Amino acid sequence: MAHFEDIDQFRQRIAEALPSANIPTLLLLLYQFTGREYWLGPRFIPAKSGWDDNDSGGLAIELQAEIRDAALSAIMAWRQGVPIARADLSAEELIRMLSMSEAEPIPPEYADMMIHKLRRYSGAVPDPVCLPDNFRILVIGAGMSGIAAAVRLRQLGVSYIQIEKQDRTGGVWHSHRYPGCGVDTPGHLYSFTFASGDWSKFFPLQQEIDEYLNRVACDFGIESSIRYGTECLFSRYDEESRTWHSRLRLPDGREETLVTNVVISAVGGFTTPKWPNIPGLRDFDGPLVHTSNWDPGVTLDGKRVAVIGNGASAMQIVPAIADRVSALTIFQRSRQWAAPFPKFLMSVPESMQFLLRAVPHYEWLYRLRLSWIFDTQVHESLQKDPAWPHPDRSVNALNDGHRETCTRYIEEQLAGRPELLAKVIPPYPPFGKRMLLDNGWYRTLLKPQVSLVDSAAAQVEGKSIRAINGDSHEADVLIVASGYDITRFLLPVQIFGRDGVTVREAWDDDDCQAYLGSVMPGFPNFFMLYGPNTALGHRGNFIFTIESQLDYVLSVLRQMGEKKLSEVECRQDVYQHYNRTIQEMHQKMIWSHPGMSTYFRNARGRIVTNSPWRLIDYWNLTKEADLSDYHIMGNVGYQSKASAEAV
Ligand SMILES: Cc1cc2nc3c(=O)[nH]c(=O)nc-3n(C[C@H](O)[C@H](O)[C@H](O)COP(=O)(O)OP(=O)(O)OC[C@H]3O[C@@H](n4cnc5c(N)ncnc54)[C@H](O)[C@@H]3O)c2cc1C
Repeated sequence: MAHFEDIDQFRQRIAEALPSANIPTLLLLLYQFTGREYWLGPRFIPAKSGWDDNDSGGLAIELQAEIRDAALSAIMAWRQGVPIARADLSAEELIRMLSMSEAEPIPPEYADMMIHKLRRYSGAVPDPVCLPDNFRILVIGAGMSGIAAAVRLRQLGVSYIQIEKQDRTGGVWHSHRYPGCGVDTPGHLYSFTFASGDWSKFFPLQQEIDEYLNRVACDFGIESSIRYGTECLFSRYDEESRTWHSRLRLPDGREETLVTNVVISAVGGFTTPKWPNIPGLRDFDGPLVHTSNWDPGVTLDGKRVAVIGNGASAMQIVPAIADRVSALTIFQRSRQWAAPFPKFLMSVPESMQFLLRAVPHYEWLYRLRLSWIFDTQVHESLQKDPAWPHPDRSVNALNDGHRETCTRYIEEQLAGRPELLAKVIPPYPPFGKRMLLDNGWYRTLLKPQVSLVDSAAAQVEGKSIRAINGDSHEADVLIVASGYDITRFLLPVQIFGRDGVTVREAWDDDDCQAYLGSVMPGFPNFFMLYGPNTALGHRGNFIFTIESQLDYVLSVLRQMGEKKLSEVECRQDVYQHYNRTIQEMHQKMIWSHPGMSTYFRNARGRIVTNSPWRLIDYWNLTKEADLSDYHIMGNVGYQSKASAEAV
């Protein structure tokens, strides 16, 4: 009897969820659960996805109702033990399914990647890595990258030591506390393939992500061994013993040298704030706060607040505080594109959270769609078309279409305010800078207490901020939302490679390069997560990059174990060829289009942050390391025992 009650309850909760479920995902689920081709037939082909996840699929109401009814029956049958008709989806099926769901042909080359991700999602762990007992690895950092690294190493039985200078996991999601702080990648994509996030919002906010990361660290058994409050001051490679000697500052201020065979840097890229060079800024007569180091004690209610910057963090903070302050002035140096995504501020209904949890197949298929829409679909519109006649406004016909859609959207949002519209539409092509999502930004600009100064701040005197165009505004609180120094990779730690050369010297300060964003010559047995040219500048999802890089690092370690190697060092010619190739690719892409200043380039104009690859390319390049890309050395170092010595 109790069993039937359970089933009834389950049916009711699923029935409650289905009206807000994503119709194209339900069609995929119906095919998988029933095996009926009918659900992939022409009748149900949705309208092509635009910017968002296309919940209704653009299908007629009656068709949507038919799909929901059938989905309820199929899910209930599954819940009551009917086997899934297509439990192991073949490559051909996956391509056919996604092509139908996206109403566009998906290239067959994506199939392997999808199968790989599906397996991971279903709990598969990478092949074992067998290293000698005394082989040690240091992981620096316990943000998203460090957590993923530790989880994988632990699953594979590899010994490692993880340090973190903060007092908790989470990295930027623990340290960043400004109002409105959150993701601009959908949460159901911005979670590890091996650990779903039970998100309460489609675009979760900082605290929820911080909690998710801590939960993952606890659930996967890596949290208790993290050495918190421990900072790596520098790491030096000892060529004789083929080991890294890392100088650590401990929580009590003492220092210690830790010797390991390998160092994996997971120090992140969004840690060092970039302060604008504005005379008088530091002498502002009132609270002055950078978004990266938010002061929760700062009072905003009823105050006149000025914000310097209109990038990703300004776009989050401005709508979050606008109704609390008496006046809000934004100084914008350059304009930003922000695309619509109606779910940005929406909560995930409780019933939908239940569906995602209770029917993991639905969650995975939804994620698969998001990945295509958010990561892959955009890549084509980033390629410069040399024959395109309007390079002043876009780089190709598709990109021009994005410009039209975004412009129309902004015009609708700012209807009746032509003076504001004139300040807002960017002259450069969409995606020329990282595309932001509209989280209420445009509607906030309409509020009477909000002013947008279409000019950079030039001078601060007392409480007054003067812009280059001569506009001057008084403020009680000044918020600096000018971003981070992200072109200088590995800033938080000093790394000395062969002959005592530091990475800063090897890169001549900010000319950062790496092979696959992960390794470099002169720095054997040293791996970077989120290194140069790995960021997905279009929209993209950081987790994809990190998990791909980890597959690569694990593959190197696996081969080190198999071949009994004590040292692997990326070859100079491989490194140079790779970096030449990606810069050539960038020259054909929107990032090198004139007329935009972006944080993608270093001081000499080289694009150092962004990846030019499609996800499938990067996945193919990183899924298995080719040791012929390396100078390798035999097993001498295996005798050098990893040790920690306190001084
Ligand atoms: C506000 C904000 C929003 C973002 N939104 C998105 C998004 O929507 N989508 C997306 O894909 N990406 C986003 N990002 C990018 C984001 O940085 C990554 O998604 C990710 O969280 C970075 O993880 P990480 O572990 O590499 O780095 P971090 O989170 O920076 O973690 C690095 C850790 O290393 C520690 N550390 C550093 N140096 C040392 C040292 N010397 N010794 C010991 N410990 C050290 C730090 O304390 C930190 O905990 C966002 C970033 C920010 C700041």
